[in-house]
Amino acid sequence: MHYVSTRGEAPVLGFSDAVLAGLARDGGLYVPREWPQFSAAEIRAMRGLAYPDLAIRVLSPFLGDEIPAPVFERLVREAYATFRHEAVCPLVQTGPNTFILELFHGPTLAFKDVAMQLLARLMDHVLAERDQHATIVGATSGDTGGAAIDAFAGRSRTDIFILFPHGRVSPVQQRQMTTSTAQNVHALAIEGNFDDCQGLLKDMFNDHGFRDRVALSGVNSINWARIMAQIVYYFSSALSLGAPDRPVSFTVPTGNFGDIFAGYAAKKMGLPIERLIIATNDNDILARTFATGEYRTKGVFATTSPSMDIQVSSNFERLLFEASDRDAATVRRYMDSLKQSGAFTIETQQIAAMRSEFDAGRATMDEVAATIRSTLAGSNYLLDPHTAAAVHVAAGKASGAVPMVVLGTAHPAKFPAAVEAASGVSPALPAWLGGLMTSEEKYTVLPSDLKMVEDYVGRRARAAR
Ligand SMILES: Cc1ncc(COP(=O)(O)O)c(C=O)c1O
Ligand SMILES: N[C@@H](CCOP(=O)(O)O)C(=O)O
Repeated sequence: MHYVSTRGEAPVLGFSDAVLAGLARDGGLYVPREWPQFSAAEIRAMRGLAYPDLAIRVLSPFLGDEIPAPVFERLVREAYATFRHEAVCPLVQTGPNTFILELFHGPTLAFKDVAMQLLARLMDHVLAERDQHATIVGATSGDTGGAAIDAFAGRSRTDIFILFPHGRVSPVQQRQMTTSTAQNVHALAIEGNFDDCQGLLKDMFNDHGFRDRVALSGVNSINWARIMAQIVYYFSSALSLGAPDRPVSFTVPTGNFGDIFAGYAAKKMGLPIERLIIATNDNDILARTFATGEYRTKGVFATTSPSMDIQVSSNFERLLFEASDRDAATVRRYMDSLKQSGAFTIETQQIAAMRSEFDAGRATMDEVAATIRSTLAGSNYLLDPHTAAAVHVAAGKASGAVPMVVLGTAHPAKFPAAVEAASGVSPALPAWLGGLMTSEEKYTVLPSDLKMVEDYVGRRARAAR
């Protein structure tokens, strides 16, 4: 399997190089040159597989022959052994034909663990094979950072630097990033919002001198392996609801568009998905884009679902590439316009193609709170605010006949203040995370300044030449 950049001007890479590259050297994102295909019979034969076995079956075609099958199988089994639910990603029924896919049973209580636990093991394996070291820089609005730190802490071949928006993540999220005692972990509180953090990250990748000097790698969803690993739970949930003989729809709380793009990939691979519904919070750029055809950034609002407080939605670029029939010149034109004027208008045929697969809606903070309350009262189920945004949007889009699966992306205990304010119930952290809120924190506050952040990373990265 080979990987091509959405901007068409970076080298075509094999799987291992794509995993280490993160962002492509032309600023684009890697995608597989073609989508692996499963027939209905092959999908039917996946029924009843345990989650790790399903992951091996679904993901193997993406690897080509670069990682020996027994090694990959071991890495997958180790990754999902860190989850505290036997099913790894269980499906819970909350209404006659509505379900929550619980993706928060990993070490940091958010869906990011599903991909990050596998990615860390894959990277470690590739680096060990090549006897190399890497510097990982990641940007987070709260959950990716904690998941990455958990997955990479103590690994000898990587140093990890996580940029989070100072004062804009929940206390639990912050402590998951700032209480690690591992020598290779560095938490940086950036004076700005998530888009500033992600902008700095992309600027570091596009500064080729710096990138090569520190052997820069990325673990955000710009890294293809993140999206790849997330494809599996679309298969696991659809299979348990009757796929491939029965279609399923998904509603996905969306920020950087990675999670829902994994659903799109699952559909391209043959999974019968009826609708993919994008749910945003008040930062509704994607909902507005689907309504108007124009992608236009405006300021980021701080909400009760902080991980979705995003305006520049990285993985949307992957969808633009697909919707333009993989025309990299069109993607480059859109991205240039975004850089210059903060907006671009999607061609009529392309937005029509997107609308044929996706739908979009938004939930205000009041709607999120009301949904947390009503779901607790009606289904005795306590939602986190991100999942609640999606439950609200799904309620307006469900068709009745087709099962609707909402992706449950975080445990409510990560956002106790918002959940308690909405419902009166204060969700407790699981006992195994009990020491988190009293452990000592260690982090550095930096301005949103490329040179200062590069200096900080460059001085501490062991891979720096
Ligand atoms: C809890 C939670 N829900 C939803 C999202 C949105 O996911 P994505 O960025 O893949 O669209 C995020 C972060 O991105 C998150 O942390
Ligand atoms: N919501 C995310 C934002 C970054 O996500 P990624 O999926 O692009 O890595 C977070 O929690 O950090």
